[in-house]
Amino acid sequence: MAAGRHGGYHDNEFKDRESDFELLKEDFAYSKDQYDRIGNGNAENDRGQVHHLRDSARVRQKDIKETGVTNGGYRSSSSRSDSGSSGGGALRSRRCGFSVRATDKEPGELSSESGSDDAIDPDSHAHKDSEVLKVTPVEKKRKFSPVVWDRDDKATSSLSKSWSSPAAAALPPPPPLPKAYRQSPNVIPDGGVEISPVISSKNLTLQSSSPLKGSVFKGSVGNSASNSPVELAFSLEGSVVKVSVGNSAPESSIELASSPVEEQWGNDQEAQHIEDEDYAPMRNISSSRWADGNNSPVDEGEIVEDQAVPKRRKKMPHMESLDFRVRNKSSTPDPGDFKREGYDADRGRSSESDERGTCARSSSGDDHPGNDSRRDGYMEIDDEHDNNDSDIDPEDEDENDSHETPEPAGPPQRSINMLQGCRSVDEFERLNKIDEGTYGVVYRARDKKTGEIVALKKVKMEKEREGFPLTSLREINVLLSFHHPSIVDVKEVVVGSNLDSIFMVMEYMEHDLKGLMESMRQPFSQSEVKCLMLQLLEGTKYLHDNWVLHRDLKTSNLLLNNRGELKICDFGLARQYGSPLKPYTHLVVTLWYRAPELLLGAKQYSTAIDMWSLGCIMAELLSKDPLFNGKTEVDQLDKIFRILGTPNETIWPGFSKLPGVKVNFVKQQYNLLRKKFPATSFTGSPVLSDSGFDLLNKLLTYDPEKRITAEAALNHDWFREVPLPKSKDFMPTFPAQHAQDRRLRRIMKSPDPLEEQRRKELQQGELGTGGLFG
Ligand SMILES: Nc1ncnc2c1ncn2[C@@H]1O[C@H](COP(=O)(O)OP(=O)(O)OP(=O)(O)O)[C@@H](O)[C@H]1O
Repeated sequence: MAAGRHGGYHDNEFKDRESDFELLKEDFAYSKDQYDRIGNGNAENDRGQVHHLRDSARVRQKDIKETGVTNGGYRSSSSRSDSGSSGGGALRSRRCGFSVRATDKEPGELSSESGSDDAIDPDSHAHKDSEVLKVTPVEKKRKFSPVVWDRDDKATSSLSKSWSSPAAAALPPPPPLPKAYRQSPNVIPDGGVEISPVISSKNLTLQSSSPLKGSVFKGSVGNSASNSPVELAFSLEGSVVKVSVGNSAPESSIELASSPVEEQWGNDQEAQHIEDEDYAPMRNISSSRWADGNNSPVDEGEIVEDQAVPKRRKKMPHMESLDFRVRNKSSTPDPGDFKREGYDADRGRSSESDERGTCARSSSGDDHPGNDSRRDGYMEIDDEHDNNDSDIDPEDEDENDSHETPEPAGPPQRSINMLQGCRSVDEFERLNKIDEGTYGVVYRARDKKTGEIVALKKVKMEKEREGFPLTSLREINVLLSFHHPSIVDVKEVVVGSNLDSIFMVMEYMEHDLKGLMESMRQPFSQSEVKCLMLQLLEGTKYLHDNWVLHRDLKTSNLLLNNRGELKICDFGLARQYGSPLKPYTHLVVTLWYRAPELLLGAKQYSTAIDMWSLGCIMAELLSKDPLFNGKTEVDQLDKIFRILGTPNETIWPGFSKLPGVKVNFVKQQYNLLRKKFPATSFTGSPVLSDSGFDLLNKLLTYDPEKRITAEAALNHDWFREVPLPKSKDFMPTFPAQHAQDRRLRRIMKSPDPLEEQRRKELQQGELGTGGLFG
């Protein structure tokens, strides 16, 4: 039944859909003043922290998205009770991610099984008179460390400048490392291991390429009598160092107790803040209900036993490589040109945005050629790298390029208690799986302590053999840094007992717009669309003001709760703009919402790509159907051209030079958009006033230079004319769709950018071949 399906919407609220004329724009929960207040944080401190989080990681390009629009029809379920707890309560201080519990580090971790057995020249390291056993790595690698909090680390400190998260300012200084990260006094911080106890009358010298790589080190025994090196193997078993001496040595095996891991990378004062819980035995993720992806119902009484720490832990290639990446980066600074470029571009943009805003108000869509102003802050796609199938994601490389960061327009205030380590995911009770996206599985869960219902997004690591997923790092970075009513709130990051189990704890939202619309009988009304669009624009403006492109705005990434609040989620493709981009990057934005400049292979893009997506979303909210649902990039362009007319040099200067224009597209002279959204309709077509159509037209303007900005769109007359935007309080409510397993509900799918990439990889056998036109 419709009423049931829509949670009372039809009975009570549908009649009022267009009748809320008396509601003022001020009804919205957050005003511009509030915005400004949010934006008045201290940006500087935070920045470094966020940057540490991101740049300390050795990451690889995330494996490819499998699905785009993941929403299906909803399952009716009474879960409004959840809404009360979804972000309604006072938020706890966020906890910073990735501090590692002591139990995450195993005895014997100083060496792992994945190491290299690089040849060692025993002679060169023999010290006749010394009884010191030294292991000096050739490659300096730290033990696994997803986040390098050490502020003195030159690599990270220089890199930290390149991250311009505005929120970074509010973050406190780096937390002390939990004991898991501390090193023995005998462990040289940058990777060398020095073990000094006397172990025999022989002089021993050991060398390894890396203590991280390889539990067995080769070395030599300088026999005082013969001084002939003897083959020697050295391994760390738990807290015991085992030394096996080769054939001729009298001691075939020497056991040497190594010092427990005590010293922190940070300073001693910070170490005092380490909580005891860092030493608590960790539950084993593999035995907890979070370990697998199944959706078995939760047994309330189920107790996950604490498990003794296994003697030898699984190696942690992700974390190992994370830190290695940072170190590599430090040796390749190339900030010069980039710094200037980014800075100038950024500066230019601010002054220009006003200009565009004014222009936008007086112009309509593509009918206004001649705007010569250049949109700054564009991303540059470096063709030279298009065929570079390197291990290192070029985007990630960019991020580590130090460059002057623009002054954020509105640094959010953030309260993060970084002195606390990550909690265990076992402090949450799993209720059901919400959805499984490309980057992670999203669960509905209850905080056992507070009873709060949250969404837990588990970072998918299965395919990540050599690094923490870049997409997840980006998402965690952005979401931990940003705080805005229209951006989903990440409260903290929790970990499983394996460091490759990482969860983002988010406020729970009952719906996403995609799934919701698929379940609705009729589309949102104009006043409701205005309410949603205003919130969406506020969130987008906030991102753009803070130099972040979302790059994957689509209805399934817009969450809605039963308080009428819309929040943008899924920041896996988000990134700072104003920096050059390299391969893959035109494969951003799910196909249906992808801007024509991306589809046509433009080498530069900026905030306008998100604005195009907003145009597609606005149309979809009004009609309940995706506006351009192409199956391939060519089909997508074809669909766009058939509705909006084929662009030309007049309405889009530079169009004819775009690589994709070579393709023989349909020649369609007229813009037929108005037919889809008439002012009045007797056929059930979604109606849109002149003013509303003007906004839609400006969002779907071909020329990205002329496309309306979020700021200008927020000031558009459409939001001031009747029907006025519905207040969030009066937005219809719906049965929570996320209380059910959403896998059953996937109905419509938009080709996903990373899915495309995977397909192309399969077809072409290599990455980064330039998308449609590469
Ligand atoms: N905080 C949340 N509350 C409720 N549901 C959520 C929340 N975050 C995400 N979801 C649901 O999970 C889905 C997938 O989340 P998300 O898009 O973040 O994951 P993803 O792996 O990046 O997915 P995709 O492959 O679609 O990009 C969303 O479409 C939404 O339905």
